[in-house]
Amino acid sequence: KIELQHGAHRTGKRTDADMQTWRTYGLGQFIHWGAYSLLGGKYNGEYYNGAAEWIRVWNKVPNAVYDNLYKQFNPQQYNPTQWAAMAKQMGVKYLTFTTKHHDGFCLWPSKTTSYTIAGTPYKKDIIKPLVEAYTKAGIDVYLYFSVMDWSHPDWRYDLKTREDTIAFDRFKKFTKDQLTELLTLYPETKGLWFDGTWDNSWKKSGAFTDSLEQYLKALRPGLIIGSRLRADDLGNRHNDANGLLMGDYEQGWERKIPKTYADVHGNDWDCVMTIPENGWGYQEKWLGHWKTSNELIEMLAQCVSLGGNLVVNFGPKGDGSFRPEEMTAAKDIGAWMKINSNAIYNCEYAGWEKQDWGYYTKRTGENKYYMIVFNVPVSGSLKVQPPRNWTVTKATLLGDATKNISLEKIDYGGSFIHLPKGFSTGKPFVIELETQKATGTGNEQKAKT
Ligand SMILES: C[C@@H]1N[C@@H](C(=O)NCc2ccccc2)[C@H](O)[C@@H]1O
Repeated sequence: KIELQHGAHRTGKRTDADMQTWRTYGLGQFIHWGAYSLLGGKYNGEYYNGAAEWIRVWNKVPNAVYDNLYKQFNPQQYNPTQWAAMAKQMGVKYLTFTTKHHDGFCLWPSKTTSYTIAGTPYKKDIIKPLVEAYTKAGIDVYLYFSVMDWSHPDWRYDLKTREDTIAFDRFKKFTKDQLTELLTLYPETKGLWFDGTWDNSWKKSGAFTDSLEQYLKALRPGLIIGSRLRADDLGNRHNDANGLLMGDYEQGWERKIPKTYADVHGNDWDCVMTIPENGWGYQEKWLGHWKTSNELIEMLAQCVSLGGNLVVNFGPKGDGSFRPEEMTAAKDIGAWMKINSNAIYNCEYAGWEKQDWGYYTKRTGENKYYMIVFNVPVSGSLKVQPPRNWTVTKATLLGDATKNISLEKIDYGGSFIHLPKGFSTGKPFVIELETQKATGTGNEQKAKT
């Protein structure tokens, strides 16, 4: 064990009520919105392959042009009530929203810089009405905040000279002041989602990241902060030098999903996912493959089956409207959740032997299991193999209880679930399983008689 002043201060999961709620979410929405949304990944008629919110660094947009884009930010179609209604219909339980991305443009009227929404034709605070609309719709709000800030003269990628350190100390104070504003202005928010913390300057600031996290949690008891904020004494991020997670949940799953439960290391975690291959801000032309609604539903099932949440990203246009592909995804996922959300909300890792037909989830605190089925075998029979001494006592198809599926017991408490001939819904479906522990191995009976 390596002695650390600024490593993890907790082993194991957080067990308080706020974190227990976070664990029940299953499905979240990410929204990336900012100055980059005005360009949509295009400049002078040319598209750029990289993520649209990084267009400023593709060196094709002069900094002076990019850094003045905000003077055109005037989203007349911005309607946070409508945004919240779309999210509600989709079935999301939490929202993560970009208050400031790497470019430094603040969507709240910060007093720490002039590069804010107050300096735009729109003028008004974007975040307050959004927090109010989502909170009213019963969706918890988390605030995304990029530490890296390309617009700030004191930002440093590394600390090589004394001047670097003096400048970066000013930058740290600026960062703390901005975060204090966010927690003070938006007290209903539940957590902070940090990004842009991978550079050496931050890795060398372990002590500051530790004191900052403690300061923020003192300011807002119960605040939820993932593993992207901290660095330990030696510059390790996410896990400290002893392999312990620094943060309330593992925040490394960006556009990737753990393969097995072992990959999760007993942590809480969520996966943030783009609908196109890459790109978080509005991109006029989606390059490559966009995930279909069924692919997104399968990612949701995968995440919840391994004890995590899936957060699907939306990139509204500069005018505040959503592109049709994103509205379709929200509608399709919402329609699926309307029938099957019992397999997603309040669910956790089941620990049963995975089968080819799909994923298991388990209802927290109950002996109720769910089969989320994506692949029906040619036999039309789905094998279920609970752990020894457990048997399946009932199987019900969610949403269509009329479809008579039959349960056949096989060896060691296993079962086959036979689907009706020619059964197909053309989309993933869920079977709810009731289970009970076998009373004994049967030897007791022999002894009694
Ligand atoms: C949530 C996303 N994070 C930003 C990003 O730069 N990701 C790329 C990245 C991911 C992991 C380590 C370094 C860099 C993207 O712009 C999005 O905001």
